[in-house]
Amino acid sequence: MSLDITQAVTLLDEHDLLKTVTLTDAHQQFQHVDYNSQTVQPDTLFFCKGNFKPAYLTAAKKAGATAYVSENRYEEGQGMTSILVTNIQKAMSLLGAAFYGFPQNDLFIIAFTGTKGKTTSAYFTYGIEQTHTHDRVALFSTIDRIVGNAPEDRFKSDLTTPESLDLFHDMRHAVDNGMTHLVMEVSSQAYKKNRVYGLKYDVGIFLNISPDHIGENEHPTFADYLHCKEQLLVNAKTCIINAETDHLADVYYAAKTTTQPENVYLYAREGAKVQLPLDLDVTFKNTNETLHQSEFQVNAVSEKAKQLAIDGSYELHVPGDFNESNAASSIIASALSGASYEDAKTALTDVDVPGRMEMVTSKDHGTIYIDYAHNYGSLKALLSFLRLQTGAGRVIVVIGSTGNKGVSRREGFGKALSEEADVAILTTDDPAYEDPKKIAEEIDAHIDHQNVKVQYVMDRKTAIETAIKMSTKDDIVVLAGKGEDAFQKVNGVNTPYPTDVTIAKNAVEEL
Ligand SMILES: CC(=O)N[C@H]1[C@@H](OP(=O)(O)OP(=O)(O)OC[C@H]2O[C@@H](n3ccc(=O)[nH]c3=O)[C@H](O)[C@@H]2O)O[C@H](CO)[C@@H](O)[C@@H]1O[C@H](C)C(=O)N[C@@H](C)C(=O)N[C@H](CCC(=O)O)C(=O)O
Ligand SMILES: Nc1ncnc2c1ncn2[C@@H]1O[C@H](COP(=O)(O)OP(=O)(O)OP(=O)(O)O)[C@@H](O)[C@H]1O
Repeated sequence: MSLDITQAVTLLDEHDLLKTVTLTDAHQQFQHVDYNSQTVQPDTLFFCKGNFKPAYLTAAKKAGATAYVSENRYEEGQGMTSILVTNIQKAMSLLGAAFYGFPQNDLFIIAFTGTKGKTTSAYFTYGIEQTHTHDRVALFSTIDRIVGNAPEDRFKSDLTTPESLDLFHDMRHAVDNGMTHLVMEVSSQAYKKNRVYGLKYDVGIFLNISPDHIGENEHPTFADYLHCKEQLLVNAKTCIINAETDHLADVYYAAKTTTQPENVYLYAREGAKVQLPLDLDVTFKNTNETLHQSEFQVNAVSEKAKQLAIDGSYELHVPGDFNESNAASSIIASALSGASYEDAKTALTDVDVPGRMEMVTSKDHGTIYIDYAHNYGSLKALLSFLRLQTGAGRVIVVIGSTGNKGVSRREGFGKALSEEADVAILTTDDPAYEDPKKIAEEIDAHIDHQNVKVQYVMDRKTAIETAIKMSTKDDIVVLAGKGEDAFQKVNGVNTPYPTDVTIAKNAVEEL
């Protein structure tokens, strides 16, 4: 891969991003692009972005960077080509795509956004596309990034949506590995930080929106959060929208700014209340639901949806009524890429999602669910589903809340627990620089003690063991918030943690 200076400058100019260029060599050719001085190699085009310190440029130059792109000129860049731009994040995304040879042009891209369900729907779709494409599909998710079928092509993600240079690097890798399709999650931060600037999707899916990720380092307001999420639809050739979402009018009109209505698909549960007088394209309804699986029926209503040939019954072994909605979006999205009803039906029956509705059973105690629910909306959806299924038993929840971020979640947890739980065991979940006991007290302040018995067990492993031991056969034990997370973030350090699933399995064995 390479990029020459003329191509770089022309591209930036075409996008109105260029301020000035000071060249050291009119025929400069870059063999690498990088935004981290610690990994710079000779002939690198270096990007100065974010909380940048001039010393990083000194280090980059020393390591062999020959040019830098920045919003500001730096003395430390003397002797290097400088490309000054109006927006460094946009410039980096454009030049990243160019450096890696626009790999997006060789991929059918299905992209999900939403407050809840992105990872789950992405895994469902990935499963369907594996069947449809015979394993020529990549996945960029919060959990894993998969760029091929060899073990080394599968790694843990750092961000839901990678930084632009990493994104295009991994896309290139996927294309070179023979991948033809990509399923990806797009976070609102990715738009806020222009990590996906210039990227178009073949299919963009909007799942839902509720207040989240609003705070100092994320979005200043809900309006900003919604605006960023809507950009996915603005950049999609075909849009799929969950018609049950809040703010449907805003979302639908955002899609229509760049997409004709005939390329917008609306889906909802049969009989659901839809906020706008819009015709639905696809409906779904549950036909049989248990704690372990659900069966549901999908019906194409509009003429264009009928062309997709997705009508029929489906089975999911990832329980939760919200997962039927997630699956409906995946079925429509993959059908638009050419997948058949059989592809979707077969894949959905087998698919599972790490840390989402994972189940551990015990002989004489309650069934244990490990789930990543970590805000009011997801905890409420999870607990109300389980509550409906429990019958006589209790809902016992082990939960903490993260430190130094998502502070409003604490009130939400208190509310959801009051509405749906019988016992809450408050514990530790990524406390960062805060005292986990104080966080637990904040959750507790919003719990209705008439409805919920509360215990504090700050060691998460002991909390899980306590919950399992106290449960009887009819009870359900919910380990919320961490999914398959193998770390506790404490005082800036990722402290290894055996995972909720492992602790639960060991606890059951020792009963
Ligand atoms: C607020 C925010 O979005 N920050 C992201 C951003 O940070 P930044 O650009 O300020 O970079 P920085 O790490 O402060 O460092 C500044 C620059 O100096 C460079 N550097 C640094 C040290 C050095 O020795 N040499 C050097 O060159 C760094 O490589 C960087 O380019 O770019 C970094 C990658 O380049 C990200 O890791 C970082 O994400 C932070 C840590 C993060 O976790 N963000 C969360 C909020 C996020 O984006 N989450 C969403 C999911 C949530 C959602 O659903 O919305 C996600 O997509 O994951
Ligand atoms: N459609 C949905 N509506 C409400 N809650 C959901 C939905 N789908 C999943 N959930 C709940 O939210 C949790 C997180 O789901 P998932 O990881 O798929 O969402 P996400 O959008 O990727 O979340 P995040 O942005 O927090 O990583 C699940 O464990 C489940 O409890």
